[in-house]
Amino acid sequence: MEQEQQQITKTNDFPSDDHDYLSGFGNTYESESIPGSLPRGQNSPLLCPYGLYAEQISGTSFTSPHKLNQRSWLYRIKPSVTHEPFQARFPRHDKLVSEFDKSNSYTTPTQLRWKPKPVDTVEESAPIDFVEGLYTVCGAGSSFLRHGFAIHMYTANKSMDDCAFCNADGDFLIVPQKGRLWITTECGKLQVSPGEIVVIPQGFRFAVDLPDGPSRGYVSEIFGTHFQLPDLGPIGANGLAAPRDFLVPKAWFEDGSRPGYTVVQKYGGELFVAKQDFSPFNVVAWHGNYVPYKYDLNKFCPYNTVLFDHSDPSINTVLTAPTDKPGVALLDFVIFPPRWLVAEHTFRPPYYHRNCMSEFMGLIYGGYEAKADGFLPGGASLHSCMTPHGPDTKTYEATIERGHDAGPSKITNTLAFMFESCLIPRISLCALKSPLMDNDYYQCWTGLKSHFSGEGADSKGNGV
Ligand SMILES: O=C(O)Cc1cc(O)ccc1O
Ligand SMILES: [Fe+2]
Repeated sequence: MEQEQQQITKTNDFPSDDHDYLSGFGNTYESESIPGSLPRGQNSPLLCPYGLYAEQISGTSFTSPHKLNQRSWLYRIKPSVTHEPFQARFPRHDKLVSEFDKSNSYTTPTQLRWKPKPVDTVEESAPIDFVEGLYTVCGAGSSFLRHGFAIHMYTANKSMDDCAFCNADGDFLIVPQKGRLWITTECGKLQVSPGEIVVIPQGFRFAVDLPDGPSRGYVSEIFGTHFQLPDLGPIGANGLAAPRDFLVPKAWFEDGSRPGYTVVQKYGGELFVAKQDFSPFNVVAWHGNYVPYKYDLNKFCPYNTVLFDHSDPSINTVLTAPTDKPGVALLDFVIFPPRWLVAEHTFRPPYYHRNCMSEFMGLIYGGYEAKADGFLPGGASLHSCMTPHGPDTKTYEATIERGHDAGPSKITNTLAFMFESCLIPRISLCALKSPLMDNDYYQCWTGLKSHFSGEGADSKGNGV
């Protein structure tokens, strides 16, 4: 059997052009790195082309309705099961949570904000890779009960060597903020730059290389469901994130012996390791609709106010992970992209509000329209269920100063985002005790003055 042997060493063969990927959202895709390696007419032939093993990965129960069902068939050199038993990883990674309760996390309605974690200086004694550098900030629910979410952040300065990561708990939506990610998956390779996002569904094995060195970013993890495009309602058939802009890797594999290769499996928030003597990236061909994918946020087509008032942020939803209740998200991924502001006689920044949903925010670059200071790229904020928040004093005053009928203005050089959930997050110990916690955050609002004049009311406050 003839087979093109691929180089095992790390090379820059990470796709740099959109055409190097398959495109579309929720399609049934197929890809073969050797012509004829994908079985035709059936999934599980007695003998697969080139002597490959057939293996299915299910992202939904076998019996999920057709429109929700997700699974892929991978044709690989050796099946994933060919490994030594899983062992608890030592030393323990004690900064990951997948079942939020009083033993591992805390609750507070206070507005929270974190400064960015420095990444340029190696602050840890040893270099750390993506898995080591991942830490949970907040979340709710349980990976075991298949309902909930976790928000993590990462800082890392080293590529993953001879190891792959597999998250058995949920899907990762990764938002790199600093440094590109070269991600090898079982379906192929993805290059993800800041300004792009990548979704790695539950169970896929992947390895992260850091071609730019020190890197930082955000991760949301959802348990028990998958991301989908939001319904567009009256917007119509087009707008926001277009399905054709989602990019899926093409099949890529490595063959040969890899003694001492490790698969690190996150299972119930704990890490387990299993040794094997070959690379898990040995899938020569695959087909299915359960796949990793990436999306460039610059391709998002925003819709917004064209006459007056400030739209709710849901207008900028890129992806949503639903609950069983219509319109109630386990996790919405929303962005605040560059756009024209044209509203007349309107307070244009975000309004003051209290939300029954909880809002975690991050900033990829630039400044955020509601905060003149303190919310920095790589930093984060959390405004939980019914916690009041809104523009800081400087933003409010500058907006009023600018006047009512400011002409069109463009918000440029900015990319903020929000993970919004109907579940009420608990805060991890490491996030709550972090030296990066901005303890003065509340002061950004304390300067807001009363502008009330009282004219037009009687002494009891009744309108006259
Ligand atoms: O709180 C935030 O900054 C996010 C947000 C932005 C907006 O434009 C409207 C509501 C909202 O929660
Ligand atoms: Fe908000």
